[in-house]
Amino acid sequence: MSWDNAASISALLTLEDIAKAARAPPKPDAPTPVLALSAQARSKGYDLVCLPLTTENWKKRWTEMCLLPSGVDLDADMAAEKRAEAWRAKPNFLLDEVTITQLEEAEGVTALISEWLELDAADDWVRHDAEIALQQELAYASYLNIQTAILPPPRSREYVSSYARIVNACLKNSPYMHLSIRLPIYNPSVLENHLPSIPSPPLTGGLLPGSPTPSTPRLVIPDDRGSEATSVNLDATWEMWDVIRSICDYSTRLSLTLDLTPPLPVKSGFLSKWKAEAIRHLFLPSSTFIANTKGYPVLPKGTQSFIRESMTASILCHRPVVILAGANLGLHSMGGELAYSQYLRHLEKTSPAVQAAQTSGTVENFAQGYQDYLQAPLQPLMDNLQSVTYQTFEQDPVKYHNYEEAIFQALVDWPGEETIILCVAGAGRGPLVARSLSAIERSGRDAFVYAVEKNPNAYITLQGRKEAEWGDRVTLIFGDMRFIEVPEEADILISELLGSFGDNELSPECLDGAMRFLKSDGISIPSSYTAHLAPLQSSKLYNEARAGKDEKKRGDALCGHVPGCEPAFWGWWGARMGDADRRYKNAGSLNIREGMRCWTSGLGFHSPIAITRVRQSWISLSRTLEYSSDGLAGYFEAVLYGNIGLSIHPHRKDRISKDMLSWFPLFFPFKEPLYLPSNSELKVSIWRLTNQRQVWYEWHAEAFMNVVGAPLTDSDVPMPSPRSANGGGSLFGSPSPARSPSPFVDGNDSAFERRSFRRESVELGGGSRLIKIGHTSLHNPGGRSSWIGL
Ligand SMILES: C[S@@+](CC[C@H](N)C(=O)[O-])C[C@H]1O[C@@H](n2cnc3c(N)ncnc32)[C@H](O)[C@@H]1O
Repeated sequence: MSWDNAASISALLTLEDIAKAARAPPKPDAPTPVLALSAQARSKGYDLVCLPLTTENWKKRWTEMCLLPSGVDLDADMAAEKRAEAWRAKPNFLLDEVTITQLEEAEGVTALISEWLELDAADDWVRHDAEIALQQELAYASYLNIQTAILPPPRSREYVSSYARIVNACLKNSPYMHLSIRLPIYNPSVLENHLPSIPSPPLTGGLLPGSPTPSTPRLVIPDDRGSEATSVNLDATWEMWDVIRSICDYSTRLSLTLDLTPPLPVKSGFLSKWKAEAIRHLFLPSSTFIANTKGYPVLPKGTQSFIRESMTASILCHRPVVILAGANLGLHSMGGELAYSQYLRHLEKTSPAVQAAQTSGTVENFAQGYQDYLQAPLQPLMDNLQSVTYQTFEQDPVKYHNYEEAIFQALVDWPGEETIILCVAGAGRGPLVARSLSAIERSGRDAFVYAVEKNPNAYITLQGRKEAEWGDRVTLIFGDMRFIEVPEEADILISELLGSFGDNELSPECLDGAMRFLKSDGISIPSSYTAHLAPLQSSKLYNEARAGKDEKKRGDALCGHVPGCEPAFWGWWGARMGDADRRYKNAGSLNIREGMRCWTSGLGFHSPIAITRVRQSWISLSRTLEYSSDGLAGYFEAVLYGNIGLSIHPHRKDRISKDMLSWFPLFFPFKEPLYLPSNSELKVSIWRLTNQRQVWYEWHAEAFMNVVGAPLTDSDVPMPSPRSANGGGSLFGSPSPARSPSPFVDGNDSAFERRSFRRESVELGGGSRLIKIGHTSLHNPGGRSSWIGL
């Protein structure tokens, strides 16, 4: 996907538009009202149209059959009930009850399902009949080959599970259709008093003739939470969505149509959780636009930035379609109907993310079309990488630059006048050897390079480069650094064996072997690296991981999974892209939340490496906003030398290695998303485990709620403290000397503190206690889904 594909804009056609078009004389090339309106919309630059599938006649018939027993005229009531029974047995429309009757009319159409259907009505019969009517509409839409239908919003928090069950049944019954749930981004009534006054469409009914746009849904949310009501209600629509998608088992055919009718706050944490959701449409009525000083329609600031960010999401493959409603109503004095879509195109063009994507050399440009796809991580030790994979690595302009700077600094700092011995361990096709030679030249030091590589194929490339470029300045050694002999000990050992989670490409194991040929006072580049974890919300990645599970069922081979065992889905994923595409993927629609340092590996740098066989870390993360965690994002930072480093930490990467392309986060999925209410904490346990042949991670998470005044229970059993569990924050069993101090690696993420948890709850002081509310199972036990071969 590239930015040549601008975001799509769809025109909303109302029943009134259709009725008006029906009154005009038919044109030979567009003989029906819908065909005429679609042609008109295309000529005005719209990509798609969105229109209601049923007419007022259907609403009238359904209402009379299913809702309106008079209680006065019993015969009439009996007759209505008979008609209803006949309809329930054989649901059908009459010709004048639908807007589209021909296949040609349905081309490029998104269907709006009757807005008046109450799938979450309190009355069982109304719900029952609404379900039949919905299935009937979807079956008709399917008949017309319509791909996407937008469902009326849920209106009641109390009955949202009924709504969700019905949607789930529809997904099963319409296996080729995509269903999109229309929801306001928040319940507008809760902020009513604080909103600027703008003209807004009527909020009373459905898509009635004469009403300019479908009304913005309002939700009925029981409010028994006193002063917290506002923030609770702001989250309530998301909470409803969370219930719906979980009951629908996170179907990839279920998405959101976010209604942006109420103006959005400029800054608010509650907006961010929507960014990670599968938003297929943004519903935007012309009444949400305000007039600028010249009278042209523009959007309020908060809505503007949300739309811009959604355009970013379109880089990340969600590609929401903006549905413009009521652009033909003339609400603004200047610009006419086209002003609204032109303004949206302008917002897109001037979005910083879009501009970055259009600028070559940026991560955004490099990563286009690769975002949010899961790849099995590389196994550079067990496998021999292909030349094309090395070629992809070598396109990274930042990694090699930073390595050269680190080598240069180390050479400059190296004491004495003797020849300095460098060793590149894991040389690949030789870019770090070339960078070493360049650093040697710049430093004016007398130095010599050994290059070690175990990949016999890459070793051929190395021999070619030695002959053509490097000559006597380099000696090549073929073999595994854990076992080979090097003629002399190195002063500076250079390696790039890093994975997205730091140690997931077995750098510790390899370098443990290589330390034999590093002088005791030698320098290792990198000198240390740190693994970080953060809870992650991303419906796209979660669904991808589930698709991985299905692939397993189809018998596809997935890197690192053992046939016949647990689905590969439950293993970890992501990191670098696959063989040909080892490309960076930034946080993007991974809604990476706060993060926590997991463990640090110190390498050489005046102290020998040691490897604990088991690395274990407990981390805890406080949450102020409610959300649901789909898994964990793993990422790393490395100190190369001094204050030169590499980082994919979402908050610090730009300061340390901006535009580095080589790595993107690792994804440790949860089998089921873990719901975290506001004011809760997530505790993650992660282990790095190893046997003679393999290394693997196991992970487990628990959710705790912070409750004031909860009594102490018998089950308050102390857990081992994080300090003792992971060797005092060091990976190396014994207390480690202060290694490689770094301004950016060694600090804990300040916003989060480690806690000593108890099994079920922990006392927090001030009468506050953490009460356990949920947990995941243990993932990847024994490395049965994913492992890395030694
Ligand atoms: C991630 S690549 C880096 C290649 C190159 N240094 C670069 O930065 O483009 C790691 C390289 O280390 C090699 N390697 C991994 N483990 C090794 C080992 N135990 N002994 C020797 N080479 C190893 C791999 O074959 C691969 O060529």
